[in-house]
Amino acid sequence: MAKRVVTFGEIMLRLAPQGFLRFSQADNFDVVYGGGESNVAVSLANFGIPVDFVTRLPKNDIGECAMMEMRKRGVGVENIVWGGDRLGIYFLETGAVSRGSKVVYDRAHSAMSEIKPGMVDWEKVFEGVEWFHWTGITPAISQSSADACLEAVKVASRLGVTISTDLNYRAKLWKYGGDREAIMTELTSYCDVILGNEEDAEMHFGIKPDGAAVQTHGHDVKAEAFLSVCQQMMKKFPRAKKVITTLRGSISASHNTWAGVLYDGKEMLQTRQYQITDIVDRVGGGDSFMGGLIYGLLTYPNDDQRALDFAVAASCLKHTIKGDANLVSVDEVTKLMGGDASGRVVR
Ligand SMILES: O=C(O)C(=O)C[C@H](O)[C@H](O)CO
Repeated sequence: MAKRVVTFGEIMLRLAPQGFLRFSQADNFDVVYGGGESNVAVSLANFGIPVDFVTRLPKNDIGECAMMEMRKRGVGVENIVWGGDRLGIYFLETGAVSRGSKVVYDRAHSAMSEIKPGMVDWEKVFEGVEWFHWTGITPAISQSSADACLEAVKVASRLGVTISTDLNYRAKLWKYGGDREAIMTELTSYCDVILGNEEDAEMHFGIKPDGAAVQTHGHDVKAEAFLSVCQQMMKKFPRAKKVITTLRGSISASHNTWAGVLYDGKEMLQTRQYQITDIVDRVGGGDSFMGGLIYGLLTYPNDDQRALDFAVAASCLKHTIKGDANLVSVDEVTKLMGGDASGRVVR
């Protein structure tokens, strides 16, 4: 039977001034839908993995549009719960050259931020499901959505579902006064697979690279520094079997280096480093990595290196695509992994 995945979080309307206009110059916005966990669901659907997205949407035309966007991408929407007043919005100003992008959230009192434990029938949702994915964004939006997320991981854990998280620290969220470290520690303790970078580890758990581990040994310094973060994470979260990060070097708004590392408690796997120039849209880069990683770990269960290589290549392609979600196929990712980055016309 095909391996089924569930992701849980908030999908938002994304409103962005056209091209590289500043907010103050815009007299109209490009409209797409996005959110960390819905982006992962779309990636997986494109890779042919059966996937459901669970969220709470307002029963109005805009909520319906968000649902239809997921349905159009082949994501299951049957377990979405309906209620509340509004769909969250985020405004995105796309940076250029040395000017970074900016996000302004407008999501207070969204339907998803008012979700509560008991609103989703998690026993039913997890029937026949192999993998559950949540991110650090969901517990950041309200205490009740943090509680709903905890309810979900507890049921998933009891039913033997593999659980992953992207720690996704968002400095502009966590406004409701919840104890971030306590909440994230409890939720992450249920996870088998943890994706996060050094900022996530420090901001959520106070974990910093250990100076002694920052030896180069001929490797990339960032990867070495991350090893000590992984070791501390695994000590704190004994259930975790893999800790992963992307190694992103932001050279300018349109030029990144991009690679990934995966630590399994014994070995640190590393990918090649890609140069991504002429970035079309970098939002959702981490989500596309996560989608590729879940696909890879499900498809190549005995080959973590291949899973990691797939994740990095998938997220490189995301940077060429406008919008939050990674609209690429397994064939396209495999072609890039095989070294074909020519961008030639296929006729
Ligand atoms: O920042 C958030 O909360 C979002 O979910 C918006 C984007 O989709 C997300 O940041 C991409 O990872």
